[in-house]
Amino acid sequence: MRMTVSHMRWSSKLCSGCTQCWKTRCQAEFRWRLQGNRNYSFLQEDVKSVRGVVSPDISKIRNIGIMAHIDAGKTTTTERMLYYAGYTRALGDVDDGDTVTDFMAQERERGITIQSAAVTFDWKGHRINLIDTPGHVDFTVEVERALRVLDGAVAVFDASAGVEAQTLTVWRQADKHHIPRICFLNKMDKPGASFSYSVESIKKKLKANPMPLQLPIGSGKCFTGLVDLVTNERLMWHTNSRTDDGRAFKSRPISSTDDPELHKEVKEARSALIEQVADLDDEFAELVLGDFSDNLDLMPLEKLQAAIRRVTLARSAVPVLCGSALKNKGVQPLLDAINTYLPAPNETHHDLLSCYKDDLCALAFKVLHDKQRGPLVFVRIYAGTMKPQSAVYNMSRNTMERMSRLLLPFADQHVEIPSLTAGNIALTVGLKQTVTGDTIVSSKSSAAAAARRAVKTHGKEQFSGREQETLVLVGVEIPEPVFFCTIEPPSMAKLPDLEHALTCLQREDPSLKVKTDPDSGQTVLCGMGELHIEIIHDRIRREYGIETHLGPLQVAYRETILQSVSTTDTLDRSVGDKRHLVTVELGVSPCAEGSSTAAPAISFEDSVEEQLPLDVKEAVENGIQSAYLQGPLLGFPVQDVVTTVYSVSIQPGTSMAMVSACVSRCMHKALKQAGGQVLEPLMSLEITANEEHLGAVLGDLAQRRGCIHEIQSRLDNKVVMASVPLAEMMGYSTVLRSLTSGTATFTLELSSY
Ligand SMILES: Nc1nc2c(ncn2[C@@H]2O[C@H](COP(=O)(O)OP(=O)(O)OP(=O)(O)O)[C@@H](O)[C@H]2O)c(=O)[nH]1
Repeated sequence: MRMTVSHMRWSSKLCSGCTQCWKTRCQAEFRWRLQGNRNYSFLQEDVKSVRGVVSPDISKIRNIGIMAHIDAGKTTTTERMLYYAGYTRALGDVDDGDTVTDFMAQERERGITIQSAAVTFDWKGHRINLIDTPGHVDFTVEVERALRVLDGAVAVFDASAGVEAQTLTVWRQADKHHIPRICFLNKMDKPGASFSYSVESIKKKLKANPMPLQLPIGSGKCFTGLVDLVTNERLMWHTNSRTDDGRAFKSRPISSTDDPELHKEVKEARSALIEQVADLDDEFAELVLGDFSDNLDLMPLEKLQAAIRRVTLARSAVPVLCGSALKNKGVQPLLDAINTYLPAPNETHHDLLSCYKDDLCALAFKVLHDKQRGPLVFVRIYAGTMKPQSAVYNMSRNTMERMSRLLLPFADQHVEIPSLTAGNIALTVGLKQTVTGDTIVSSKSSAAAAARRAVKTHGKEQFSGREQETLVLVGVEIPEPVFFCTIEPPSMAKLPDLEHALTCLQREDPSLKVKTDPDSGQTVLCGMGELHIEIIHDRIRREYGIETHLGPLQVAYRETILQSVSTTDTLDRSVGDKRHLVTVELGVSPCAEGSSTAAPAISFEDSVEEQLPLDVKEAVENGIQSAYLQGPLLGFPVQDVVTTVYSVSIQPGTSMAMVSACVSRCMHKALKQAGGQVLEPLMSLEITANEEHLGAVLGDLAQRRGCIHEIQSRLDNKVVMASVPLAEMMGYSTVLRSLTSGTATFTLELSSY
């Protein structure tokens, strides 16, 4: 059991034996105490009560992510949710470093989320599986992984800033996965917070259709509550939030005795909401124009809620709510909205799943390493039931694995369960080979049965002999790293330990790549940014006890070509008494302008495509792909190049490895002849600074080969949008801090090469 300083500190806040403590972070403390007393009975009783609620009805499950720009308040909002749902006994605070979901030491020290954490809790008869994702761009892959398995999301905004750079990125990611959302305008207590400004920025910058379901009462220091436009009620919290936990609040219907200005504002906003919903939903429009046209106030609450739900699920508009997580206001209505408006797992359409019927089908979306239990794999179950002590088949790796235990995740605490059904998120122990993005089913024969059903339903032509691969759930897109540096152990004796640590960390974090420099033989770490590499370095020290030395951080360049070239190559080799003979002819050409692609673009001449057997085609593709990995100039990956295969002739008996080797050699020759060019990563940079420091920031950007695209005003601040070569951005956070006395913030994201 892990005991941290924070765990120790919580002890003062513990109750001495309430039945809810199994759910809380106090559980760790509790178990520790009980084990100290050699008395396990209380804990076991508690765990039994969890079993009773293990598999809720699928319509009552909400798999939800919390996503936003860095520091918008995701973790604070999650903490409040856990507290109001009765799963923690004290309010965790990011600034005190005692939150449940940010449980890594680095997260608590830095006050940022690095890994997405899954927590499970119940709210008003619904099971909420919630994932708190990081806001920092270096950890984008965590957001991507989470979004892949979510059915809905809450986008949290800082109401004093509206839409910020990283909000745009996560919003686009959620769009890509067709995820219905709710917006939560947090920090309404901050000076400068503006509900209308934030709603407007959602409309303008995200090109979304915001649907305000609430109005704030006051803002900044005077933010005291909100009006629920759907129920037409006024919700008021205690003004002294320092002593009040916000659990209790008063609600009463809006009436003519209220402040006339507020009354008028609410009336107008509610009419606008009804009109907006009617415009987007025909069924509701009929009610508005028919039965209730005389008096919209008589519209039944359920009808309005059902229409808002349909509109949200269709993603034709996004409900907007507001509050202040830190000051304990507005979080319970947000939880209600998650239950009411976001989809259950059976309301999101997954084409493939009908092929599995009641057989197990799950997607592994995250791996954690636990010193005692080995790899812990987070899975989302899409069909069937998962049980511990059973063998499962990993379709993506074509291997059988044995799962020993099944757990329900509660941040860093896990509760053992006997089985879990479709729609849920679980944590498995025992899967040793599974990595992020793998599809898990019950057996090889169930995979084959699903493939047969798929062919029957969709027709054979859809699958072209690759039925099984097509039935693999779409995995997680991993971006290419932009930074790299060498890493050295303190002595050669520690090298195996370092290799083990890096293997474990890579399984946890697919955006971390490790390779060996072919010239120096040194180990090279490739990551998404300075912070990413710094955190990995720190984790190797803390979690694996190895003091490593990092070389200087370098930029991962790319290579491309300038002209089109065709060439041919023959490989004729005898191995033993077997002769391998291959001749290949291919051409490379630069991508058309505007169609830049990092993935290798490969095409075959029509006649070749028809004649080549599947295994030869795969061998040719492998050869081309391996040539793309190391360009001829400096050995960086090649991109923006299209390869066309004109002919392949093979003597019978030639191995596929020889075919790949010949193709790869021919590619190298072609790329060399085509005249290479090194590409450097260009970053989009967004800096928020006050007017006083703007001149210094712009002057510094000019020296860094920066190109300024736009300067916007955001309330009292200026927002500079620019693009800058990554090589010029090393250590920028320190420079910006000193230029602006620590008042400015920035986000950096790969734009292009
Ligand atoms: N004034 C005010 N501050 C808040 C509120 N919610 C959060 N904060 C503060 O904002 C800072 C960031 O809060 P977090 O909850 O860590 O934000 P986050 O979005 O999880 O941050 P990352 O995970 O690092 O992206 C902390 O200092 C919080 O105390 C709020 O409602 N009002």
